[in-house]
Amino acid sequence: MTRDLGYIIILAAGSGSRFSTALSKQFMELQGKPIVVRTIEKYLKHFSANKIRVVIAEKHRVIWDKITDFFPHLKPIITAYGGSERFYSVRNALETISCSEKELIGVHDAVRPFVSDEVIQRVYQIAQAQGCCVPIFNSVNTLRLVHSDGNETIDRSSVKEVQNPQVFRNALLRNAYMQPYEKRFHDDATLVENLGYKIYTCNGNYENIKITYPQDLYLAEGLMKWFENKNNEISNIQDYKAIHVH
Ligand SMILES: C[C@](O)(CO)[C@H](O)COP(=O)(O)O
Repeated sequence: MTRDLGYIIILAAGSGSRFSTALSKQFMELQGKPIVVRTIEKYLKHFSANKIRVVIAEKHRVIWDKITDFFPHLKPIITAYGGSERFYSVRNALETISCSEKELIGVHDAVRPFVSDEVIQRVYQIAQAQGCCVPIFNSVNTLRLVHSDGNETIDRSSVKEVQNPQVFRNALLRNAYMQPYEKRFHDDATLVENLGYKIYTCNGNYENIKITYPQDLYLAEGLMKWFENKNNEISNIQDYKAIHVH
């Protein structure tokens, strides 16, 4: 494992109003493993367990305890309880972290299990230099701005989709979360920007989707297969080289 890049808060307290299943989407399985576990395991490659916080809903305590019985390597991870909005969940998690002002803290939705190792490293590296960083990705769709009296096409190259992790210096993130809650605060960058700070960005990865609707589970299963094939291709090339290239 590489040295800790900082801290990471993984938000797994959502009730999934857009998913409409009895079991919240972050606990549903992807090839036999809960989505939240897959997301945490991405971070365990870069962080020790004591630098990871997982925010769960209080009513999901039993589910979480069952998960950690099944995956004991997650037991050392400290949990915080979620609030009524994402904003309050992050705030609660920040209360469980005590570190220097300059230390980096990232925030990641549990339902984004496909973030790449490169993106995690890149975002933390840029945040180390600039104070914050957020991964973004080009839209593949043409975009239209809708207003009260009509709508118009906008230049899609100037509009980006925002992904996770969103990483900030501890002091900056804490200041941002001292602000009173506003409904338009959908992510951490919006809060930091509201304080007047510039948000630094870098390229995210296309597969880093947010599993939001039931159909996304099928997309996620497909992506798992895509990764398997990709890895098989790489090991086939390595086997080929080992045999044929001298
Ligand atoms: C943080 C986020 O994933 C960036 O795209 C997004 O804003 C989260 O939105 P949600 O409505 O809380 O799922």
